[in-house]
Amino acid sequence: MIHLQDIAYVRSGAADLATAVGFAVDVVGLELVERTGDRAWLRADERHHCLAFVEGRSGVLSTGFTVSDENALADAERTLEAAGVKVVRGSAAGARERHVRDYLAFEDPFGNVVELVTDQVRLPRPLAFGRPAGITEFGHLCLDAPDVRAAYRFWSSLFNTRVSDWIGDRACLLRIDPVHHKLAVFKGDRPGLCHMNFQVASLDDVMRNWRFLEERGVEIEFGPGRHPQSTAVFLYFKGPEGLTYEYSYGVRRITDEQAWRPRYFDPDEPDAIDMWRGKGSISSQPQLSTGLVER
Ligand SMILES: CC(C)c1ccc(C(=O)O)c(O)c1O
Ligand SMILES: [Fe+2]
Repeated sequence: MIHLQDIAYVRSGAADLATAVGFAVDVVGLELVERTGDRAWLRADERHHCLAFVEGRSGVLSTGFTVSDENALADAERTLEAAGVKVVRGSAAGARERHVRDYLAFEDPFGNVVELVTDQVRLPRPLAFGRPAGITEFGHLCLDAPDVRAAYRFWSSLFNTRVSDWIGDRACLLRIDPVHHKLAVFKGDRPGLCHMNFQVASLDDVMRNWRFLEERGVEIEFGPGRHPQSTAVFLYFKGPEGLTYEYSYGVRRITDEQAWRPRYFDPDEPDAIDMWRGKGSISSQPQLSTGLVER
């Protein structure tokens, strides 16, 4: 069993790096940690970065999760290979670039590129947010898969993820710690990143951010609304490079592991995804097919 400790980052291709970075800082409110000619790293919390842009084609390159140490990484490699999953070990240069000690990469059954990392660098200095959006942390990431039940089987048989709730066969919300979900899988035609989530400090932050985005003509995809699963108040909006961001406030924590029973919500019910019965659709950023070649 591979024990995921936490989510680490999203790596995204950016055809227009300056615009992608400008939006992430000035609109989303992230801190720009480092910028080179063709790359940028942004953070929302103590993690060195939760979002990296690499100049090139638009699309998600990979998502990263932390494991505890080199033994856990070696175990993960063996477990994945025994399950018939091809694994590529990261190079020293790739690890430096990711600001981790070591890593490996693999594809889930649908072609989502996932990286397991050890020792993601922490930056203890105070955050210098791009704007006061109220961000407290990188909350979760959501992958696309054409078969959500098969994705669940993959994530729950090889990894320590536990399902918190289902939205029919359309979405599965998985936890790796008491937070209701850190990984979600959403039904989509092809692999990709459905969205990345940032927790904000208050309901007021969600609503102020909504006004801020509307005034600037940012495309709101869904919300403000309230998810019945995590009970969080949410807002999804579209950024450059096809990347969907979500702000949310008030995510449920599951503190009694033994007592929790996953619930099943019918996606055709009007309040299955939004208790306030809003309508919206979340569009994804397609997975760039790299053949597990480092970028
Ligand atoms: C619609 C998506 C997959 C979704 C559903 C529920 C929650 C939540 O309960 O917080 C999310 O964050 C989602 O992104
Ligand atoms: Fe979400």
